[in-house]
Amino acid sequence: CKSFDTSDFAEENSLADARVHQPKIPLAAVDASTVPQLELDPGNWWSHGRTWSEQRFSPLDSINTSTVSRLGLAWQADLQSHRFGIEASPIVVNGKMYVSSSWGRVFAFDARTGKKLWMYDPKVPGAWARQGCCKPVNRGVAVWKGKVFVGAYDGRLIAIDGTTGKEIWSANTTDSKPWLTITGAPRVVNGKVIIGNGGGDYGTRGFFSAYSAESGELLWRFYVVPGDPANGFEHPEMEMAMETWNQDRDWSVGGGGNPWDSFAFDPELNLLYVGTGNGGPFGSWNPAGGDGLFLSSILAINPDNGRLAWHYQTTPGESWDFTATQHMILADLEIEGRRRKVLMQAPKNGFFYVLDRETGELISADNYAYVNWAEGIDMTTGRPILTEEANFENQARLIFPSAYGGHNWPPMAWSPETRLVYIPAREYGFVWGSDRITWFMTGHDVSTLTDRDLEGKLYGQLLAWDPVLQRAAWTVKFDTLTNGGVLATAGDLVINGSEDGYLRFFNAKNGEQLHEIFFGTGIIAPPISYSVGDEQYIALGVGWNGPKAEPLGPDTTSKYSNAGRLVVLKLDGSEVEPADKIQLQPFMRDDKPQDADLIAEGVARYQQHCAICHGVVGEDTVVPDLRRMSQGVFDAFDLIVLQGLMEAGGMASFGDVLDTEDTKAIRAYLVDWAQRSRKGDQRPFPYDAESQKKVPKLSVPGA
Ligand SMILES: O=C(O)c1cc(C(=O)O)c2c(n1)C(=O)C(=O)c1cc(C(=O)O)[nH]c1-2
Ligand SMILES: [Ca+2]
Repeated sequence: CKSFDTSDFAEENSLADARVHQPKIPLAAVDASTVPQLELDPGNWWSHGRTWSEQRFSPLDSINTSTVSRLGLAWQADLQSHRFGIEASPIVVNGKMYVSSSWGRVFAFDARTGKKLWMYDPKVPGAWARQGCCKPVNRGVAVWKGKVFVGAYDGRLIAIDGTTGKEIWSANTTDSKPWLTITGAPRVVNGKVIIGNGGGDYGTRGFFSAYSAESGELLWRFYVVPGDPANGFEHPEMEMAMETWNQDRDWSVGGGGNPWDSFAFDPELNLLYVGTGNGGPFGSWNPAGGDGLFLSSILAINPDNGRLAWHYQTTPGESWDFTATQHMILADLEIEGRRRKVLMQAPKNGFFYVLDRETGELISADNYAYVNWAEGIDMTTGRPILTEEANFENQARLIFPSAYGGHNWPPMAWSPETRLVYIPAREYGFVWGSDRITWFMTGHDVSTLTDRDLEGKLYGQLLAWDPVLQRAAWTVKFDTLTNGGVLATAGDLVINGSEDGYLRFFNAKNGEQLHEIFFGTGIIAPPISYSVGDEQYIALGVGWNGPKAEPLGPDTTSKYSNAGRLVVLKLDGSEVEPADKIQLQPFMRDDKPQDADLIAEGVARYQQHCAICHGVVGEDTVVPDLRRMSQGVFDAFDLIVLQGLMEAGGMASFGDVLDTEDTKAIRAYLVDWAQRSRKGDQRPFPYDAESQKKVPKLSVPGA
């Protein structure tokens, strides 16, 4: 690592001294004037990525490469979430922790003892579970002047009293429009709560908004994509964006762009950075009919008035679910002899971008994952150079990276000491196309579509990326496809959980694995670190957001309970007990052969409406595997599916899109699938050409 000069370290060392003696800031005093002290105090993790720069680096070092093997349990707490994953980053200020779980439930704990201080439930109606792609998860809360802010899944932004846990105000950010949901964590910038939404995959129109932290009043809103030009433009940036859209498109369908996860803030430049989402609806070829600003872009916004300072579009004409909502890290790098204030992102599309965060200038871009949709990035235009293989308009294509991304939302981390970015990445392809049952078929039977060999291009990895040299310093390959968010620490540790239920500790310098702890339950959330007194803690949510549409994958999710919980570790703590083992119910025992046409119809209906939660390939799911239905559930199938009998738990009624003919077909398919599974063929549907031909063409759920 020769790419930075040592004066960086001199500065950082004097910072390290300053850190130790910071006065404690209580939650009530968290505001713009105390943020510098909050960030210097290594005991805090006051904002989503610890600081506004979202580096996810803890300056604490008593848990380090030599002591890590002594880690044990400090305390753990139930987060009341079994069906849906835990994705939140806890916030810790002055020895108190605030963390969210599914639907937007919030818990406050004494960070040393684990004593529960309060719990807030936004009581989102269970039927809302149907209104999003990826289940009612929540990535965390934000704090400001004694309040805790959370985005509930149904679109409400809620301010909670940090002392009592009582609601102070609530703002309906989406007017309860269908298919708009909140999964991301808010950020608070200069007294304004910033919140986005998800829904682009269903063809909503994405936007983000700023609310007064004090009163909940809407201060400004920025639409990511234009609406019907007949209705005028809400703000000047929409007029500019319109030039990149086909004006004759169907404006009743929003174009996506939903900013469902990442923000960062530079207080010196007074710029808020926003990562925007893909073009919608999912699976449509170039829904914008042009570059489609501001799809899959990084936006720099003046938070005082919501006006755009600059933008960089990672994926013009976005068609592959290549969101740029992935985590953005702000840091200073020495590049070609100049100290640059940069923003770094590894969006789904497989390229690692280094931008000048003052101006938006593209400094460098190189692929961190295998990519076949673009040859590279043209450094004069900043645009990707598309390949023939990218175009699935008239023909199905196997495209790398997949819609899950070379890297998805689980956040990466930056260590100012090793000068490396640690990315929870994966190698994976996805079949896109208009003439096939595609979107659930990921990784299955792709050999019939293309001769490209998937072998060797399917794995998850932890990638230590040198952003100056734009190349990997080291990589660790996993047997599994999906690993969780990452934490880097001054103890020279990089910490990363995985879907196989292990939390692993690596040497930040070389990737050597130093230690691992087994939780039984799959991990997707990022760990954080904080201290109370002299004791350093590592905290993380465990809870798998299954199912996985993947051919790989451990059987952890089918063997252990998916009990969503917060786990806190410390040196010389007690032994970590894995989650309880569970017993899988047997496959349905009905032996009657089912009608082939009915099965084919059932395949289409199941994949269209059920698979997204109940599983594409069966076995792997933490939402009930329907091949294993009890007779009671089978008999009540129509009551559940068409009338919402189990709505409270998140199984909404589908009575508006399915009828009794459909449920008959779905049941026939499930019975057939259970029969085949019992005989050892677990594949989601018969792969012979005759059976496949019968399956009706699918459309995107909800669209
Ligand atoms: O287009 C969208 O609006 C949107 C929203 C979300 C979300 O809100 O969770 C995800 C995605 N897209 C998406 O593409 C994706 O891969 C994804 C994964 C997850 C998750 O929580 O695991 N959410 C989302
Ligand atoms: Ca998406």
